[in-house]
Amino acid sequence: MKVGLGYDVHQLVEGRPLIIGGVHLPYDKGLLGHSDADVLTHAVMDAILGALGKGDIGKHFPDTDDRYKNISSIELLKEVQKSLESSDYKIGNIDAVIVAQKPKMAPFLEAMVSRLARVLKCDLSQINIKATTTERLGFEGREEGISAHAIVMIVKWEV
Ligand SMILES: Nc1ccn([C@@H]2O[C@H](COP(=O)(O)O)[C@@H](O)[C@H]2O)c(=O)n1
Ligand SMILES: C[C@@]1(CO)OP(=O)(O)OP(=O)(O)OC[C@H]1O
Repeated sequence: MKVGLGYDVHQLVEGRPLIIGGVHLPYDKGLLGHSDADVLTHAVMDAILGALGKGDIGKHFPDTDDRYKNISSIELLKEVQKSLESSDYKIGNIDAVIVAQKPKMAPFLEAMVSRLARVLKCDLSQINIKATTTERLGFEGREEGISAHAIVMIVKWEV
């Protein structure tokens, strides 16, 4: 069994769609990045790559590469899933938290779990996603950005 930790931050700006956990949230601002800036999916990918000892998403999908411009992070997660499949490991469980003052994430958390579980070929019960505000403190509290933390346990396939 191995564990990995992921953390990511993106700035909230006008004129961008808000995509979190592969789900499009109706909101008047979105996250800025080279890709679709899906902060939760990035944290989950970094956690899986960390558990595999394979660095981070910046190493695998550099933001200087035009192939990743505005790409759906779900497509990047599919690549990370292939790395996991080529190792002796599979997802044990994932726990994650989205840190955002707004918008309300609760109505969308189940859809995020479904989206990630489908790509990671695991059961819904293996993924837990939560959300918190920071009681208006810090950059998330000032609604300047959204962050996400994820932790993953991967387990060896039994033969
Ligand atoms: N962007 C967010 C933040 C929080 N929630 C949900 O609200 C509950 C209370 O949050 P606190 O920060 O006041 O603890 C929490 O349990 C979250 O489920 C949310 O939906 N969206
Ligand atoms: C995903 C990548 C690649 O498109 O770009 P961003 O969307 O800017 O995301 P970030 O979390 O800064 O790091 C990884 C990048 O290489």
